[in-house]
Amino acid sequence: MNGSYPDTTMTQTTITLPAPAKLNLFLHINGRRPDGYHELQTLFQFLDRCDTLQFTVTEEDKIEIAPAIEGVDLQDNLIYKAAMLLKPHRKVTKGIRITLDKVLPMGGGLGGGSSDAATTLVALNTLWQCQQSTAQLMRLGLVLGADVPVFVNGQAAWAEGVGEILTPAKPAEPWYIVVTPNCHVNTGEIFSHQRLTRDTPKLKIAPALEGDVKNYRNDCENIVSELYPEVKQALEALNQFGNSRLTGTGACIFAAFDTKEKAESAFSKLPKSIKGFISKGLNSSPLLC
Ligand SMILES: C[C@@](CO)(OP(=O)(O)O)[C@H](O)COP(=O)(O)OP(=O)(O)OC[C@H]1O[C@@H](n2ccc(N)nc2=O)[C@H](O)[C@@H]1O
Ligand SMILES: Nc1ncnc2c1ncn2[C@@H]1O[C@H](COP(=O)(O)OP(=O)(O)O)[C@@H](O)[C@H]1O
Repeated sequence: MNGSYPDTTMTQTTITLPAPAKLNLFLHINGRRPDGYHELQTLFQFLDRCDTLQFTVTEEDKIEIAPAIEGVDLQDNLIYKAAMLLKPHRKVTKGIRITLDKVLPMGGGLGGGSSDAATTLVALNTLWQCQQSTAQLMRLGLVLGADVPVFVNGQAAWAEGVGEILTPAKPAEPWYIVVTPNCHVNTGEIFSHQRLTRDTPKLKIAPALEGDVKNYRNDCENIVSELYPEVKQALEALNQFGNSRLTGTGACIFAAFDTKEKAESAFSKLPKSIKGFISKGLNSSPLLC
């Protein structure tokens, strides 16, 4: 099937699905709402780097997740939260066993937790026969985090509001070096920082979709590199080879290259202390097949 979720039959009891990373190709903060959340404009694109989740329907009415994520209680695991959100919509009284192969760094601005949650919503919608539309799953997902709807929808998107008003976009699909500094950035800490730039004028959609993303920036970058020296160092190192930028609230940074070979060549010249990976930008999520 092209452009839709995997076709699973009623008799199928196990499915394995990817949960891709995302990049914010730019991130502008336009203001703060009375509830404290920030109005932003951003361009989301997926990467071919993914966590993998295997879902097996069980007779026992229980949600099991293995392995546990270090430092995250089961009740706080976004996979568990997604399953609990969908449970009232089940048409079958079955449980689920979920096996997680975690590849994406946590708190890195790559949206791994949100993506795991979105993949869980999509998988359980089928396996538990919840009959929710994509729009309904996106609305449910927003309760879990501002980034979940874009992962459920599976298309690169220009996002506004708090990140939930989505317009499909087709930016170029280059190869990226993604550097993964060894630190977790707390999204709430960055958004509540006194000196965060919150007054970037709103862009009209058209220039942002058609223009070169190099013309735009990430408004969190200065504060994050001030608070996290590892991020500053990584930005400086990668800037020698391309225009490096923070994704989301960090800590990961990225730079785009025309070809895989150019990305690999630049990556090999980075100091050995700089860790990361090379990945392809995708406008269609690997969750869609
Ligand atoms: C800003 C982005 C861009 O992708 O950063 P990353 O998390 O990916 O780095 C995301 O939208 C983040 O989404 P997510 O990580 O799901 O954040 P949430 O759980 O919804 O919010 C965490 C906290 O960040 C603040 N927050 C988040 C989003 C937003 N538009 N305004 C905010 O002020 C709020 O204080 C909130 O309590
Ligand atoms: N399944 C999950 N995978 C990753 N993080 C999770 C998960 N469930 C809960 N979390 C929590 O969500 C936080 C943000 O995770 P993540 O989405 O990876 O980062 P970011 O929002 O910076 O892209 C983590 O630091 C962790 O405490």
